[in-house]
Amino acid sequence: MSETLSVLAARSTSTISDALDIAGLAGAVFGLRRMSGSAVVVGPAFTVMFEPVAEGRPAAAADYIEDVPAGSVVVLANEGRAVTVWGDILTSVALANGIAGTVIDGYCRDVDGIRELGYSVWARDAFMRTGKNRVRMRAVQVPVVIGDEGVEVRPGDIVCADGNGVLRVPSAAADDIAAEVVRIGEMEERVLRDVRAGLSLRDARLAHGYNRAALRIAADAR
Ligand SMILES: O=C([O-])CC(=O)C(=O)O
Ligand SMILES: [Mg+2]
Repeated sequence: MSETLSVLAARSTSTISDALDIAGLAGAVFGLRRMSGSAVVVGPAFTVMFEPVAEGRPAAAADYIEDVPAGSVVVLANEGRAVTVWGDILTSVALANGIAGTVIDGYCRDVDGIRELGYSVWARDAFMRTGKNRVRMRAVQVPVVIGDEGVEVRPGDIVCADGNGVLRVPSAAADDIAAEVVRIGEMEERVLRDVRAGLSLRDARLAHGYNRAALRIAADAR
């Protein structure tokens, strides 16, 4: 894992989201939640775009999983359709191939088995009706849009996900965001240390610029 990815993986998506705010970048993916696993997942996106097929027209299950590099996060753009595009079989291959996790704008099934395997999946929810013969793979490694607010994920963008949910860091901004993440994380550690030592939260926030944190770049730029 690169230094930048390690830095992002060491802090929560809360901190990374604040860093995106400071940079004026969108990236928080609204509407997806953790379905399984407990790992913090950070890795480059491998994107898969789905499209519906006409009823009664056969369509093979999407065939891409063996092309996904180890360490990637699979991002399945199924526009929230109420059919599944991930389950325990894909999970077993993903685990064998060292894939970091899976993010679905849609649904996954076999969730009890996936939980037993400890693999990390984020989705709208669990459901059981398969996408086989209902949707088909339209393209891989193309820009996709996921979540209720429409976050674009390009192949190679950094996807970060934990118990809070999923966000995307544009690959070109990843180093700057990682530096900001370190700064915010250290500031919050100082606030926590002081309140644990008995300082009021008001004074600890003032002392460490908690409320000004998001304004720093704007102020510096003046
Ligand atoms: O049809 C699906 O959603 C995929 C599936 O069950 C699996 O990979 O086990
Ligand atoms: Mg299955």
